[in-house]
Amino acid sequence: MLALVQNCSTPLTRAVRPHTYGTYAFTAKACASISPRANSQSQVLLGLSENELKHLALDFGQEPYRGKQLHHFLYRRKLREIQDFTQLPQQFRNTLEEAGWKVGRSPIFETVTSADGTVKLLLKLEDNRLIETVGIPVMDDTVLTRLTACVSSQVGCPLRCSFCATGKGGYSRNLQRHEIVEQVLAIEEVFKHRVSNVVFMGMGEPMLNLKAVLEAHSCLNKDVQIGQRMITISTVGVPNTIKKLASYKLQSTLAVSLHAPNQKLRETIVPSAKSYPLDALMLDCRNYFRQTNRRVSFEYALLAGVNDSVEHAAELAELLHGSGSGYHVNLIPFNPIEGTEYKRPSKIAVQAFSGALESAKITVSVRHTRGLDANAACGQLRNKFQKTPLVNNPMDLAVSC
Ligand SMILES: C[S@@+](CC[C@H](N)C(=O)[O-])C[C@H]1O[C@@H](n2cnc3c(N)ncnc32)[C@H](O)[C@@H]1O
Ligand code: SF4
Repeated sequence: MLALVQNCSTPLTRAVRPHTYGTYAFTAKACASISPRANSQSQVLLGLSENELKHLALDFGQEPYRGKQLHHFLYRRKLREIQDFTQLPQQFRNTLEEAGWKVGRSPIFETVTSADGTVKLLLKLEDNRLIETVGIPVMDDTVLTRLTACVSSQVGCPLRCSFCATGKGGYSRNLQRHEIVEQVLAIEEVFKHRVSNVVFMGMGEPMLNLKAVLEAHSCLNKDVQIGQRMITISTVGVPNTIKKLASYKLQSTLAVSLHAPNQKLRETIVPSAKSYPLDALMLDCRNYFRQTNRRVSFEYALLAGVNDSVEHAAELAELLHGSGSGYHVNLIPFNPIEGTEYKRPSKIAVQAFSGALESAKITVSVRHTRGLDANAACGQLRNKFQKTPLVNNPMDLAVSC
């Protein structure tokens, strides 16, 4: 528990941290707290807003427009080194570096491209840990019309869902704001195209790292210029966090990974469900919809012979009808991973399940698996290179805000 609390409450390598989530409630007082020279550790530019960068420039005796230039180099030009910001005076670049500032980008350790154009990247973080990021392009003939970045929020995941390669690979730590933002920039760099959509569906449980996820969300929205409605936060459910997220009234989509229509079955698939009963989860989803007016989307991984019968579909429809309106179900046929007995259901079983939901007037879509030839299931590629210890009592980990 202690490790995660420390991770969230201290900003680690940065002196510049307003006591808010990203720029959602940024205040002049918070700007005034910037004192870059006070910290001899390395500090990271990526993730800072234009306002924060202007104050940083001022603190170094520069005109505020230098902050605007920093912003341009970070988010538009996506430069990786301060010395590459050649429009800045050499002396400013040197003093920034001498004071311990750096851009905060990680090298790409591995790139795997699948036949359908999906690209999976492994980024090597400063502490040598590896995280996965996926770029999913949608083409209209030869024109790229949509580019989705599937980003990680943690190194590994402590929640150990039984069908998930990330959960099986263990857990190391939460990601910091810039480590989330840089994933989107890396995808833009590889595709030489702007990212249009971001889904927090990579490694990790975003709600266990809510503070950094919200900071990154703010940066992606305001600095990288991705619309809030184009961002989806996916969670398997962590007590008290959906309420907290609702209070921010974001225009983004909340996706809840359900995987079973009743508590008993859910506990066998999602061990963390024991500490967050389905009734409580559904109540929080209903309240989320009421408070934000944003439809909740439910993810349902279909596991052959486990949760994929038409009876399960009927039970799911009943659960959702009883929980108010505004719901959508996203079916994900299981992506096979090592170390489980689970099997991918047949196309016929998927169609029957989806048909049963539709006839019960539940809106449903089937997620076509992209990149099956590129270790499609989240966490698989990283597990090839690195595994980390398993956490004994995952739900003991404090929520990071
Ligand atoms: C990797 S999780 C990350 C976000 C969050 N922790 C969650 O569970 O919603 C994103 C989605 O991938 C799904 N997923 C993970 N492993 C899968 C697999 N082997 N096959 C199909 N879906 C999988 C999860 O069920 C979840 O809906
Ligand atoms: S599905 Fe999500 S919550 Fe479950 S182990 Fe994987 S990343 Fe963690």
